[in-house]
Amino acid sequence: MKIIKADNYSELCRTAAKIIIEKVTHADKINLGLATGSTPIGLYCFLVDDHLRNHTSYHHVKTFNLDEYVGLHPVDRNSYHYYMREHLFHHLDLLPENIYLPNGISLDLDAECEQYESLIVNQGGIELQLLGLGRNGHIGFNEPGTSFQSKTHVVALDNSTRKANSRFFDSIEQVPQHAITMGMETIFSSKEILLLVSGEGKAGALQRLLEGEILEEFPASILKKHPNITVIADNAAIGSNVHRDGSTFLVACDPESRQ
Ligand SMILES: N[C@@H]1[C@@H](O)[C@H](O)[C@@H](COP(=O)(O)O)O[C@@H]1O
Repeated sequence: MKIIKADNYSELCRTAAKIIIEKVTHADKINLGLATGSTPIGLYCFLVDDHLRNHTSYHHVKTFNLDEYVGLHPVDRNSYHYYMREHLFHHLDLLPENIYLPNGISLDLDAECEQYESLIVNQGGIELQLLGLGRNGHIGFNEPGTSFQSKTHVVALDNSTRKANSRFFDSIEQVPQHAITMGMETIFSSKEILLLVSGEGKAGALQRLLEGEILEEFPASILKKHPNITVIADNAAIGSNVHRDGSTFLVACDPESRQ
């Protein structure tokens, strides 16, 4: 596990953007796994900005989102379809047929999950999966206790997750009770993972990830076993808690990424 320490949120986003842009620029075709939440918003801004300035093309990119709320229509302002359109898709030259998210309003959610899982496999798997970190260690919407062998599935959201995400809704009652999420195994199967952790509120979760045991009670812990994972964390999230150990080393951001 490689950890890149960023001075602040902006630097974190710039560093992540640089990694993604490099991959997109050098690949003939590439499948990106994308995430929602507050953390990637700045990164998406950098990608859009780069697309406008440098004309980085996304014609050859396919995107697969981690999750979607059950019951929210794609045009609902709180759906992840809407979020992705607003923050990213609408601003890039991605081909609409290359954009995939789970369908949270499917009449057969189990079939939807199976199809989404097969879709990812049939499209050759995910090259680079972007992740945020829930305060309880969730990744995607895989809540504590989710099997490390899980594939795309429907989850009942933790109250703490609904509370955390209620900031995007008018009230907590409006936050859906369920979501579709890529499973732990789906995520782990990505060739490369980029985990973004920002803010003081995530310091506890980051510390547990780096120093705690690998347990299903803390889903993100399995990422320590992934052969190609980079964590980009800002100072606020790192705090004074991170120690070096055999598998973890802290590196400063590439100075070029500050430009
Ligand atoms: N389903 C999303 C996750 O994919 C995200 O990583 C997490 C953290 O969000 P934030 O970045 O807003 O802290 O929240 C949500 O629950």
